[in-house]
Amino acid sequence: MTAAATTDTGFTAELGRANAGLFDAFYEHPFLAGMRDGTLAKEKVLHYVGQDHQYLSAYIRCYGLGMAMSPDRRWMRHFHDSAAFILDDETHPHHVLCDYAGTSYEDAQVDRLAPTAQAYIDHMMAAGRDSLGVLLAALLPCPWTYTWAADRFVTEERPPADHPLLGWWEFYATRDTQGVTHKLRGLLDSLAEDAGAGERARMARAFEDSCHHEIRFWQMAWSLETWTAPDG
Ligand SMILES: Cc1ncc(CO)c(N)n1
Repeated sequence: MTAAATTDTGFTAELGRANAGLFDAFYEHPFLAGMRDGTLAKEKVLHYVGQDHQYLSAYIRCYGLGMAMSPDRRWMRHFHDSAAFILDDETHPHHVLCDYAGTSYEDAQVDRLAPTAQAYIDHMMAAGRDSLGVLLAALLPCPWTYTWAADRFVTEERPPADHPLLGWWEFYATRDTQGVTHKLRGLLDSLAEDAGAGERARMARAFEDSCHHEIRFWQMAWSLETWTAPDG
């Protein structure tokens, strides 16, 4: 299952095809493989939850940047609804992970970003000082990689009802969450149609970089990354 079929048209379909290798690397990363077979170490899961809570807060701030650049109320509605989705609904998958790890959501919180999470956030924020199109391009891999991976896993492997992380997978596979990706792709496709070649190139770069950041985010949690200097 690829992120964009060869027959799909539009700017984001091109991005999906151009970055198919990164989507696969995202799917194959040992962190996500451990989420699939339910063997992922609890400390890695908790590292992820602490960082991801902060990451999603930054993502909401990026919607605030988008709100400030919104040309009309249709766009404002989009950022408003999307921020509400993260605030109200996307805490659910974090709770699933905390239950798996046997910890409360409160206890999973951290007050310091790890280098990789910080880098991803800085990348998104910088995109928000370029243009609405570049911002959306930097924001799209976040929902797209997760909803694509969840759809693929649930469709191909049909996890059993007693899978310990089923609630996490189902959240990202559900129609509502798939709709987040769909909506964002449609908005970015329409912006790309009106953008010049230079801006489209910056959009493509911002998208690709975010795909890399997504893979690195798994690696951050997998390696329990901190700011500690190497020995020696
Ligand atoms: C780092 C990261 N990427 C994507 C998602 C999906 O929203 C998430 N929660 N965290």
